[in-house]
Amino acid sequence: MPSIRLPHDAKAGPTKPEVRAVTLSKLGLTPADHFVEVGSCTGAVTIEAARRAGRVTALERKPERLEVTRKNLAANDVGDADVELVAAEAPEGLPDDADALFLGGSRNFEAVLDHAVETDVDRVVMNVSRLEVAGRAVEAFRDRGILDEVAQFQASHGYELAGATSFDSDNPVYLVAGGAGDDEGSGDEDAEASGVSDA
Ligand SMILES: C[S@@+](CC[C@H](N)C(=O)[O-])C[C@H]1O[C@@H](n2cnc3c(N)ncnc32)[C@H](O)[C@@H]1O
Repeated sequence: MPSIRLPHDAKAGPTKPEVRAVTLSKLGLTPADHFVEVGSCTGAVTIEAARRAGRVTALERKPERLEVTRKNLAANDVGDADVELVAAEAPEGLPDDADALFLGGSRNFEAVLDHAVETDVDRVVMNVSRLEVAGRAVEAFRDRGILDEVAQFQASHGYELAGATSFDSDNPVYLVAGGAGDDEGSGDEDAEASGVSDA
């Protein structure tokens, strides 16, 4: 059973349920958190985050996709009072008091990470599907001393084939995670411990 409904579609989304589950577990959202999403698109992550975080701000650079976010939020009984929708291309429009930041869109991601460092965002997670962007993202997190973890994962879905079960696989996703607000949880030593050292 899907945990959310997405009756309205947009070209670039949605983030798949299995990827959302891992992403949200890394973000560790609580009612005390202000969660900010860059690139809300279908709103799939926004909806799940709104069920966990006390405050949610969702940015989307394409107005028609922000409208899809708005409609899917409404379809899941998430109202305007629960989520602030911002039509902007980050870093423009980013608030200064986020506790957790998710980059589902990668435009200007270095500047978005600079803002996260400047404003001490406690948890930062970025999802990337393209290999070259993933490499640049890992370097950008490491250069800013906020890299804790890199994971690559891929879900496969079973379907019936000749009375047995075969699988269709989704595209692999790279997840880059860290945090600017916690000195103990970032930096090269922790990166090495997480198995992401260059050595
Ligand atoms: C892969 S989609 C995100 C999918 C979304 N998490 C979902 O579940 O539907 C990336 C989205 O990020 C948006 N985007 C990319 N860079 C952005 C930026 N710097 N600021 C705001 N939106 C951005 C794109 O327009 C696109 O809609």
